[in-house]
Amino acid sequence: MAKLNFGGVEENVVTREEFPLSKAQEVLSKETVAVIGYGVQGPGQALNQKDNGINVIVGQRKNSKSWDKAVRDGFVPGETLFDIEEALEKGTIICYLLSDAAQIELWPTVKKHLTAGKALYFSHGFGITFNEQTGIVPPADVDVFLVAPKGSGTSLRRMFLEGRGLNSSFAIFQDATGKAWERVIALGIAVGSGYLFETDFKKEVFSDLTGERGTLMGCIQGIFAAQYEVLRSKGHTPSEAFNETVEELTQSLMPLVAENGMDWMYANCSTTAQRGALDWWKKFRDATKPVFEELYESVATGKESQRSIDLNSQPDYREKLDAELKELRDSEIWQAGKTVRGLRPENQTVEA
Ligand SMILES: NC(=O)C1=CN([C@@H]2O[C@H](COP(=O)(O)OP(=O)(O)OC[C@H]3O[C@@H](n4cnc5c(N)ncnc54)[C@H](O)[C@@H]3O)[C@@H](O)[C@H]2O)C=CC1
Ligand SMILES: CC(=O)[C@](C)(O)C(=O)O
Ligand SMILES: [Mg+2]
Ligand SMILES: [Mg+2]
Repeated sequence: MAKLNFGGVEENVVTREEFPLSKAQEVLSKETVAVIGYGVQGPGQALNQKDNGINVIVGQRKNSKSWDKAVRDGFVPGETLFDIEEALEKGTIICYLLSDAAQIELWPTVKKHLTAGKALYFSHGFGITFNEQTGIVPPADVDVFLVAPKGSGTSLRRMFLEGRGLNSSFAIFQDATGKAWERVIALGIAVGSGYLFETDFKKEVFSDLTGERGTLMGCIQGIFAAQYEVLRSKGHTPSEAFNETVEELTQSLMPLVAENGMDWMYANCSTTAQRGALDWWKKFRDATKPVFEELYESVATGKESQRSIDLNSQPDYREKLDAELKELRDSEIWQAGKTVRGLRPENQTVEA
């Protein structure tokens, strides 16, 4: 592993130079990688592995939309696409990519096919860390590890096609064969990771649940809504409020942050903006930090995982979830956003 300096802290990480694709192909040459589930991560990871020359098969419920998608994506029924049990039987490495809640339901079936020397792969620390809630306890004679891409499976695939890579964490929970390290790193490279950083199952799930409820999704929607509502209540138009809250951030400023950091984005804004942003950021940090503390606590005590499991197990949960997502979609801010997106020159059809 390469020892690199991250802001003054040394960390061991695995880079693609150090562990090239050719090495991953060699390590996995005798394996059959069975990707179980073809939702969001499933397609990204299975297709990237396929394009990277790995012997990958998909296991998915027949007569489902995801089955049809796998066929459209080039997986061949009876050759590289099977129902779940058949794939579990054929696979030497089982990539367990059902939704975290569905993993609980299917676990007895998966366990049955975990014969000595196979490997069980996750993309989340959820099932193992919260095993008192999930009942997922693997047999001792299989390898158990994770590669958790830090982003959507959609981005994992898109970035792969662009010749880029999405960073992932990796962790080994159980090394039964003595080969867990090379197996997990090879998989991490094969699924299209940028660089790989080490974690453990608990840290992965604690940070991931915090991140998605926090700055990545929950918090960002919360602060967008707060600023938008204030601007609207003071008489600003939807167009002005949306541009000043979301569009400018995603189209202009965040790409600058992605490219060269926050200070560089600041440096490319007016001195007036810089003065104000430097004065105000700590106030926002102090206002939200107690919420992040509360959030982390809720994750660490198992409250968040239990809530997710309980709600997901309700028979009408899908419909309720769709209704909540629709409420978000129908809110003024995101309806205004739809119009704004349609007005981006690249989205406009050329008029005669
Ligand atoms: N969505 C993402 O991009 C990310 C997901 N992950 C992790 O990857 C894993 C997979 O997540 P997603 O791809 O989001 O899953 P998903 O919610 O898209 O579901 C995956 C598959 O599960 C199947 N499924 C659902 N219920 C089932 C059942 N009862 N029996 C059989 N099949 C069933 C669906 O048909 C679908 O093909 C999870 O552990 C998740 O935390 C990690 C990083 C990002
Ligand atoms: C995309 C990702 O990594 C998330 C937000 O943690 C998830 O989908 O669970
Ligand atoms: Mg997550
Ligand atoms: Mg995540």
